[in-house]
Amino acid sequence: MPNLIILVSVPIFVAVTLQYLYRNFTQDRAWNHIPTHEFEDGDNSRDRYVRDLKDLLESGYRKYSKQGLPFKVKIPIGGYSVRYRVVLPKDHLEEMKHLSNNTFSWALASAVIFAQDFTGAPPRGPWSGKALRVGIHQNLGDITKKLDQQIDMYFGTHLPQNSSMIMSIRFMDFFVPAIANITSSLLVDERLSSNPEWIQQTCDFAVNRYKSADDVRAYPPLLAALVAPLIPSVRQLRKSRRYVKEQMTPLYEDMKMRQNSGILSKEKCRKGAFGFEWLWGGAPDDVTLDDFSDTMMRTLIASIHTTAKTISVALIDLLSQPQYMDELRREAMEATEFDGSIDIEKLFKMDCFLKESQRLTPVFLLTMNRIVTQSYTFKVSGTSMPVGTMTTAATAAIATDPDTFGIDSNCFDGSRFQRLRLSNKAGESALKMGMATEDSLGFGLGSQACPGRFFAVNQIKLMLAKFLTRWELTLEKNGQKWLGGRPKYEYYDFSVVAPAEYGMLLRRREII
Ligand code: HEM
Repeated sequence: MPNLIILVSVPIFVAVTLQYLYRNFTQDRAWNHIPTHEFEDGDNSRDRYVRDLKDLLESGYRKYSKQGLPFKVKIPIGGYSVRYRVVLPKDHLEEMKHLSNNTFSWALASAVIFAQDFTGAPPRGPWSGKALRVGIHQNLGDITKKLDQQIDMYFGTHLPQNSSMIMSIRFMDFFVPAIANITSSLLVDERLSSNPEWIQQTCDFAVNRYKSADDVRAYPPLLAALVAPLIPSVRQLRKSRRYVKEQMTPLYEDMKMRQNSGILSKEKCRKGAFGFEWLWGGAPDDVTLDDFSDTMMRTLIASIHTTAKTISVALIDLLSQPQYMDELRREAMEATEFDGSIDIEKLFKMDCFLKESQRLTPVFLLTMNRIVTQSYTFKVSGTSMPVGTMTTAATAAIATDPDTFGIDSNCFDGSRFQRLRLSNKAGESALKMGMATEDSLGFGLGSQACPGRFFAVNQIKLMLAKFLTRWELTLEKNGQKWLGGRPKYEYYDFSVVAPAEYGMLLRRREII
């Protein structure tokens, strides 16, 4: 019997290995016309790539993209089913930004990046982005008011309320549950948003989507399919997906019943008070429960860590550079109404500060990830993209281009966007935090840009304004006062590492 097993498994192993080597060989040839960019000192190890991708992309951008040429970088970390990322110059992004999922597929890119076929994470569907974008756009005023109230409630019960109390928080430990709570209260109904288990699950699956993808990608794709069901983070993610489906069932059935009996119109849903209504308003008539609950899970996953990292970095940027504190605090106080709510339109300087913070430390070094599903030749350069190419935009490198931002483009200047906006009245709205332009790709660009970006930006501004007006804040690292200036943020592959060791000490201010 053991001999039989060996007799069968050895040829299979050899055939699979040969097929793998052949695929790599042909793949390499298909992309020969696109130059490969590597670390110039010859150290192109996995570790180097994981740690220094930011520098690699910046040097590649300056060497190739500035000449209008795409370049490719190898993905030496395990388990990616594609071997290269092809980084497109700005004019190529402009050309592809509205091309459909049928040519440059964001759904497929997401499946590859998050190893979805193995982890069982919910897929990125075709209708959800537009449904969410329309819902947020139509209801932004009400959303902002509700965010303001929910933040007050959360801060009122989780932060010190009199000046004799001081409290130390770690940013990610505080913001992940806070944002899960506040975001849930706008996206799902009261029954779910007030359920502690829902909140706990929401925080967990947001972390687990990233962790399970990392865990699975430790294996080559062929092996990953076998190993995935045994990996704890994958099992947990699949369990969470079933949990979300169970919890979304009553909402789904109620909406379906009301739609079928003619009481509920799509139009009314789009103007509803909750995210699940906006999603329903943009969903196809025959949307399934699985699709609907996956969409909600994906929306929550997309919103929590991105927002938590962005506000954590902004607070570190601010508290480590106290020269900006007085003017931002003064502005936030002037924007505070008698009832404690914040007039977000008055937070011009804060907007500019956040824009600079995101410019230098975007959550993702690369955005606009797509997989080419029909071969495409760029009109702008004549460069062809074979089927299977993973294209992307060098978000961080573009944002530090000296030709756009000046010789100090790599330095933090909290007033940079104030000057840019004041000196360019006609184009100033394109420079606001949340606006997606080819120089500001932190939220992507074009029809697939983040649909939740104004929700995120308003939530961050409201939280910051309340922190500044109500508490004295001292930056800490590992629980000790931090006086080391603005730290260098780390990236893992293309994502910013959550600055988990940083936090702040809060003491309630006497006078508001
Ligand atoms: C500062 C916080 C955030 C950042 C930096 C961010 C960034 C991004 C980026 C770069 C994309 C991909 C765009 C592309 O494909 O080119 C994206 C997609 C998306 N974002 Fe955001 N986002 C944030 C907050 C939010 C929030 C608060 C929501 C929901 C309320 C949200 C919902 C989504 C959804 C649904 C997608 C589509 C992809 C998917 O389904 O996974 N995002 N976001």
